[in-house]
Amino acid sequence: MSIETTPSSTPDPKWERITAAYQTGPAAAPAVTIVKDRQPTVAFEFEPRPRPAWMMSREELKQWAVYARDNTLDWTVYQLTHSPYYLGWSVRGYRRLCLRWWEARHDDYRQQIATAKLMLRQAREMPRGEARAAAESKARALLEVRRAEFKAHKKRHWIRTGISGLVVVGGGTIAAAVGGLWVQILMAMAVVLTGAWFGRPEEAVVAPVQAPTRTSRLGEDAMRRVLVEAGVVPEKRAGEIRGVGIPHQDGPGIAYAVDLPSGIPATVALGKAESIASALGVHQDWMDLELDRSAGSNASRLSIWVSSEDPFSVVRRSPLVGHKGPLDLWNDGAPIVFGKRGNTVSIRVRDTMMLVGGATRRGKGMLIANLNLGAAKDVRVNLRLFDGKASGEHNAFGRILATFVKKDPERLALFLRAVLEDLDRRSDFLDERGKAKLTEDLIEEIGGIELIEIDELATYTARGTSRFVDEIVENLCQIAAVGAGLGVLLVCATQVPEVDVVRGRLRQNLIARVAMNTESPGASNTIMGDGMAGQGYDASQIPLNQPGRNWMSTPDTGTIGTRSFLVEDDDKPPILADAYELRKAAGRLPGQWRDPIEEKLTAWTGVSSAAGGERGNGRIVRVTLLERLEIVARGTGRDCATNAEVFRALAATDPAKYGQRDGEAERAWSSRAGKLLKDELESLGVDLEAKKVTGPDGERTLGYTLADVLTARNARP
Ligand SMILES: Nc1ncnc2c1ncn2[C@@H]1O[C@H](COP(=O)(O)OP(=O)(O)OP(=O)(O)O)[C@@H](O)[C@H]1O
Repeated sequence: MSIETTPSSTPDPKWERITAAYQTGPAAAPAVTIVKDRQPTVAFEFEPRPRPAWMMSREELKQWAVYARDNTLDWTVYQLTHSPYYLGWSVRGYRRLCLRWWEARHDDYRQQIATAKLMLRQAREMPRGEARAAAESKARALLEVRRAEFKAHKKRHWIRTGISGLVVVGGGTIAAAVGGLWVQILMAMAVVLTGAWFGRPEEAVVAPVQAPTRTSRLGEDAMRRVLVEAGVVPEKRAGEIRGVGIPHQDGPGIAYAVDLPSGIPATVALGKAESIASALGVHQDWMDLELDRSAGSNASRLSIWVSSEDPFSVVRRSPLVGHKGPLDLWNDGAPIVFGKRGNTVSIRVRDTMMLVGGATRRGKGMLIANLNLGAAKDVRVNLRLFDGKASGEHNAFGRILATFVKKDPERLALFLRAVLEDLDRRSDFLDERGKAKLTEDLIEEIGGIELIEIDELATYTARGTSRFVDEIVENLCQIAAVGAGLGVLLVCATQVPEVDVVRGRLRQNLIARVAMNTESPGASNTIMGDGMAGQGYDASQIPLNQPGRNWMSTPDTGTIGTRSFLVEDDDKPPILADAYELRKAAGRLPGQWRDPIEEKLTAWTGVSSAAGGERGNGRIVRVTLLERLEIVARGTGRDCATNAEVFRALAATDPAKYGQRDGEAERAWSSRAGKLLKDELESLGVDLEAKKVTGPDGERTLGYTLADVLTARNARP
């Protein structure tokens, strides 16, 4: 296609005529127009616009007005007939407001004062000396500060209460006195409604109706067939099976209940779960059979739940993501896993000792992270973590951990020694109060609940890994045996579920078990207990593509299939920041309270492992022999230490070498330890001689002065 254009040099008479008028002015040329003859305007005819669907006709409008009037009347009658409820709510509302006022008055000052008092009591229990005086005066000062703060807070609270009370009562009285009857009625209604608003029920008053479902494969007829095929009910009695209620949606599956014929208990069906699953055409994991324990139930009522897909194929986020505020792990537990029906299963930190096992990368760390996030939010829990893998996965928790140590069997051995000593203190504490075991009201006074976690037990308990193995195993067994009643709990995780790592005596006392996927049914049994794989609880059958899925057995839940919640690395910081603030406000961060266990560790080793040590990552820097001598000499408060004091300190850190042996007399031990110390100093090339120093009772005896120790330290390259 081509377009013809007029060459620019060719004159165009029409254009020339138009431009001539502008070149010479309007007077020089006649007026021109490009439209020759103006056409008359065409008048378009529109179709009448249809009325939009939202616009009501007169009739509809009238009908709507009638409905609105009737509905308003119904609503008013309903509200009037229910006003006794609202009065009840109102009373409850004002009671709640009073309680809130009372709580705001105390805030958490009472707890802080209790902690300061505890510090004072603990300081008084220390041996006499400067350290005790310092600790006592620090605790007393803290107590006074807390009391003064509480007093000031109460004063502020009273002032606020007074001002708001004056405004409300004064304003109300003036309005009631000046206004007429209507004002008084409106005010009375406002008073009742305000109370009713704060006293409204917390849960839906009416339970949601069970929604029937058309996709249900369950029903009375289906259940008759299934129970006969599975051999639970003889064919001739199938007609006696009765459905209870209707099949309804419950989480990702459908639930139904049936009454078995008389004389056949529901437990018979529980024993034939596999055959029932097969008759229903689903995997056993997709089905849940239970004895119906609801009100009005009986021993023959079987509750059945079936899903049309694997309920653990979904990944669920932890409910702690986005959660604000404290948790109560003693009563409610920490939400760490979900069950088949998508229900949250919480683990109470009360008297549970737990063993978590499974092959590598199967989700043990994730389960522990869930537990730790929950525990972080209960300020009464002292979380102590020994990470045998020495990975960075627990670093985010560092600043709230009362103890955090990576891959250090010697420190774990010392730590367990300190815990055993603390168990004695705890049991004396309960003895004095005539209690057999720890109760909730005594948690704060006793110093909190100890939650000790050992992630990768094999690092510490497998034979030949360190010279501390036997001691660690023995002490773990003792803690597992007696700790629960004293508020000292153990959680041990292992990739190697072998008897060599989890000794029988230890396993017996770790009563809660969680088995992630294992390599063999034998390994599964090492965690869950002998014969459990044969009963269907075989962790080696857990699909590999479902990390975090496990068999869990606790006294609260029985043995159930669960999967841990997912917490991504980015989810942790906000939860931990919230936990940090909660602990800070309650004075329960590492360093804010007197921790008898860390205190002992620091005295024995010279370094603290609270909040992961100096670097906060669980790598605890070791202290040399001279540094240890310096710590002992400073610790006496006399700038020197007697031989007996030095040997005792060394025996605490290295009992195998410096400890007093069974049957060894004091004098023999002292001379052996003295020789060992001399040899060790010589082998290090340190020039340090024992000389006469002042003992704790003012006597002159052999020992080391702080000045000599410092000179020897400084002389070293
Ligand atoms: N409940 C879960 N939902 C989804 N993914 C999970 C779940 N649990 C664990 N995972 C994923 O599985 C992988 C392994 O998890 P984790 O590190 O907890 O295993 P582990 O058993 O502690 O491993 P290791 O023994 O090597 O320490 C991670 O990538 C994690 O994201």
